[in-house]
Amino acid sequence: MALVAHDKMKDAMIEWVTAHAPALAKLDLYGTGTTGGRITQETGLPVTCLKSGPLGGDAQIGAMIAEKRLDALVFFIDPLSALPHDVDVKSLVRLATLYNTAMAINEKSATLMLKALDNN
Ligand SMILES: O=C(CO)COP(=O)(O)O
Repeated sequence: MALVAHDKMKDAMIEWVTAHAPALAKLDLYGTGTTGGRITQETGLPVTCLKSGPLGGDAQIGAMIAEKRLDALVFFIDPLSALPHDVDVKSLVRLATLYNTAMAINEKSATLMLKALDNN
């Protein structure tokens, strides 16, 4: 599973990861640079950190989706800010749609998705 959060959503991501650490610990976790780094530092869960989102980390996750190396993506999108790298979000939504990859964009959908993965 890959984990990505916009800056204003990073605290919410840490909270969500902390609340679901036992289930997440069973998965191979990937994250964009800053998100993944914070998760590892603040929760102790091992995350393979890619480049920071704006520097290509989102594109690396897109490539994983295209190569079918990713089962699920949690992307906490900031709904209240104009996003300078909006195009990266659109690209991931497009690729997740194209390759039928599970993608959650808020806590509730991420929790439902994680429960489904945990039961498999
Ligand atoms: O910008 C992001 C997603 O578009 C997230 O990247 P970071 O985790 O490196 O901040």
